[in-house]
Amino acid sequence: MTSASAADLVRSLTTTTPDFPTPGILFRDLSGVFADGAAFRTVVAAMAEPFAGRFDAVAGAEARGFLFAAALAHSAGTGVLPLRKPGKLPPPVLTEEYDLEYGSAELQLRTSVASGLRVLLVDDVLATGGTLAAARRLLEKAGNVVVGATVVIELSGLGGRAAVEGLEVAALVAEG
Ligand SMILES: O=P(O)(O)OC[C@H]1O[C@H](OP(=O)(O)OP(=O)(O)O)[C@H](O)[C@@H]1O
Ligand SMILES: Nc1ncnc2[nH]cnc12
Repeated sequence: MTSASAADLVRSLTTTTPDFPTPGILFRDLSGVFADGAAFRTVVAAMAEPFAGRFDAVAGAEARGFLFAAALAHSAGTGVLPLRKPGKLPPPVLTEEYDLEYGSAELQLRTSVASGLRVLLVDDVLATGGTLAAARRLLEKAGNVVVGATVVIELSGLGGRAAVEGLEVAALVAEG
């Protein structure tokens, strides 16, 4: 018997909830992936695989991105750069504003810890691409090279790849 692929595990362990957090949004929740140790390990390994040997730091956006970014960094033996919502990091920080499917937000990076690195961006969901684009801007402003982005689910219909044009993006599952 062959073991389930990362994509199969994501499809079977992810829930889709209509009209959350606002009307018209089909919300994907990956709590089932996080809760299943074997599935979590398989998914994180599959996220890292396309970029193996090409990054020396991982960055994740608060909050869901932290879970995948920290796990991926730990298994790859790299550090992890937290991109935080405003007011959480002491100065000096860089700040980027962005829009997403259900509102607008800001991310901040502590500049003193990240410079001259080859950084892989990690997140659970790619929707409009606003989050990844802001993350890319932050890391590049701080003097890093962003080598790519790896996500679990891409909502292809929302055109997120266009927001990070020129960046290599890997997704385990693409949905309309
Ligand atoms: O491609 P985009 O349109 O930017 O959307 C994707 C982002 O939206 C979610 O985060 P959210 O801002 O909801 O925060 P959370 O992780 O704290 O739930 C998700 O974890 C991604 O980071
Ligand atoms: N539809 C969606 N489900 C889960 N996370 C999201 N982030 C942005 N859009 C999302």
